[in-house]
Amino acid sequence: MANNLLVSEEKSVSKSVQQMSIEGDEPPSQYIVKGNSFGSKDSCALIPIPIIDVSLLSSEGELEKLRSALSSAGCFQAIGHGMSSSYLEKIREVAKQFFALPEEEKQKYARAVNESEGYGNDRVVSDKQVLDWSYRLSLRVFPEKVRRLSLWPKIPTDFSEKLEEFSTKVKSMMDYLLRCMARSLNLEEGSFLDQFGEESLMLARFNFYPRCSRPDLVLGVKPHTDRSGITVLLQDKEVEGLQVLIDDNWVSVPTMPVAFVVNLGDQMQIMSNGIFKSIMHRVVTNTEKMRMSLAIFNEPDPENEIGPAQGLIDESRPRLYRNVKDYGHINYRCYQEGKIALETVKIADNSD
Ligand SMILES: O=C(O)CCC(=O)C(=O)O
Ligand SMILES: [Fe+2]
Repeated sequence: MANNLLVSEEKSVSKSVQQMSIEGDEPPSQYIVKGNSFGSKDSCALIPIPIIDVSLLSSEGELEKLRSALSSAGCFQAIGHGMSSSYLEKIREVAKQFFALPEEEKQKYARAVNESEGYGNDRVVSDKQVLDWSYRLSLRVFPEKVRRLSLWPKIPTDFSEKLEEFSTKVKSMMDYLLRCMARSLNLEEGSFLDQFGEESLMLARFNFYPRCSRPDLVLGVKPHTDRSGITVLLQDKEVEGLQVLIDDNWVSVPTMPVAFVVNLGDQMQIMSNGIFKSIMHRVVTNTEKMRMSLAIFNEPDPENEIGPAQGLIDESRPRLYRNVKDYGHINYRCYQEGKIALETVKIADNSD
């Protein structure tokens, strides 16, 4: 990518998305996705998003549904996970209470320049970057020793307690899902989970999408795949926005108040030797209502070398990816350079 400038210094934006939303501004050109129009007409309602009941994953039938969902769509809605809808509502409530605080209070947790943790807008790394119509609060949760508690909101007062408790529950569900994913491919239970290691990472990202006057021109989040192993997403209870790319169709993921959306990320595509698909997704905006979501990402310990599980490599299915360490870093560099991270770790001879 000859024309792509690598910039180490982060750029600042002149006016925040929150401010523009409140004042009903026309989005400035940096936010406009050129050559596209995101009408509801280009989202397909006919392709259903698979639904998996986590409590049934000890049965062969549900396990087969899981394998099929991850190898075709790369995502599913998880029900039967043991967390009640009133509990999930409390988590959404805490997030909304934080975002509803005066800007001055939220700025106490502002993301520092060139860092990824804290409260604020998307990191702007290039002049060519199309900006997302969103603002977020990103916090590292596990391992515990990497937490930066000075960035964890003090208001609402139960924010930290709720985040700690919720992410612990999500972590154990993720670990269970990783074991089930291995079983669904006839592998040893630990084939994926063990690659994450004792010091696996977990990041919580609270996304907030204010109303936008031009949802046809602007995205809440540009199309991307997650760099994670897997992502567990608590969607807004009623406002839709997430769309996933299935068979070249952008499919809206319906809101299901008691379900989590589980997205397969790049690192599980690597570990499954390309059998499971890291799902391309984006978020559209709307003129009527703001939307929130809470995404929890898990990642292997960056010190660990990860790679395709041995049991998934044979003559009919050669190794598709090389072993990698710290994929998060590779992913970030690729993002800056406009490259697709997964392509850079693919073994060239096997590319079809
Ligand atoms: O808000 C959403 O539904 C998705 C957010 C997302 O894709 C992300 O945070 O990586
Ligand atoms: Fe994502």
